Amino acid sequence: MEIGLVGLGKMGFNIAQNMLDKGYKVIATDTNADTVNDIASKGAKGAASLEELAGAFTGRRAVILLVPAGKIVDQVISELKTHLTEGDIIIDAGNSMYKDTLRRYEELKADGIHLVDVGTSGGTEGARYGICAMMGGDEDAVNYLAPMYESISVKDGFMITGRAGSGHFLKMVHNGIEYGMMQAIGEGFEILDKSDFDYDYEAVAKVWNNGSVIRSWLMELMINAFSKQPNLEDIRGVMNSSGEGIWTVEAALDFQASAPVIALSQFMRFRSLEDDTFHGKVVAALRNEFGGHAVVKK
Ligand SMILES: O=C(O)[C@H](O)[C@@H](O)[C@H](O)[C@H](O)COP(=O)(O)O
Repeated sequence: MEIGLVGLGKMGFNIAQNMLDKGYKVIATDTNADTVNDIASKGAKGAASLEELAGAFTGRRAVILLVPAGKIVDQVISELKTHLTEGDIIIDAGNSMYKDTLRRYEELKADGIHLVDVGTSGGTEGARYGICAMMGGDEDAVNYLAPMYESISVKDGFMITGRAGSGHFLKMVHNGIEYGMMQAIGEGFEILDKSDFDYDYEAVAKVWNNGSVIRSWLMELMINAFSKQPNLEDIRGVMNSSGEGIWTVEAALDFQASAPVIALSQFMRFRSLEDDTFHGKVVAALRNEFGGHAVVKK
């Protein structure tokens, strides 16, 4: 089976290697010619453009996109589709917003091209040795891709989720859960850190990861992080976010689902980007006005 890949970043490069390991013919392109040469040296066919990539197939074209969510996905699709024919498949394996996916699905359907959405999880290590994949789309296209995707996923880490959009929707909710879990872990360590007890955080993460209710991959990653820096002394508590948490909260609002933990974990990410806040000033000023409570001056 031939499989195209657009985007050889951290995830794309590793997924390409994973597919090569499983014996698939990978045709790959990226705007960075060096990474194209790198993957070609590992056995893929490098392509200098989307046209060259599409032209290198001998049969049905299935092309995975692993490019940043948003406008770039639209740009790649609008060029790529001019080189595809009816029945071909575009697989958006990035973290696209599911409503964008539904729109793109309809647009491509008009040209007879299938859009399959795959929520891809497991980080860069997973991409290389076994991902978790959540795939939505037309039955014919999904069935064509399923054996390949199953082979690059961990055991039981591949799911056909239903109609188009359902893969990205499921991945979005997964990320919302991820936000909440990470926030709870962070808060737990914050309480330990503020307490009068003197804990070795690596040892704490280790004991919690063995037999406890909260054992998990995230806790395993905490052990790794604390083993490198016992108090995370070189890291500032700035928690960036790529948008999936916001979309999960928007979906909760759309469907009137109660999701306070996920919502608050997204707000905490915003809060972490600011050294001081206007709302903090407002509350401090109000306390001062009604109760004469001291304010902390700049
Ligand atoms: O399942 C995964 O492998 C992760 O969820 C991953 O896809 C995540 O989207 C990024 O690591 C950044 O996420 P944020 O920038 O939103 O924290």
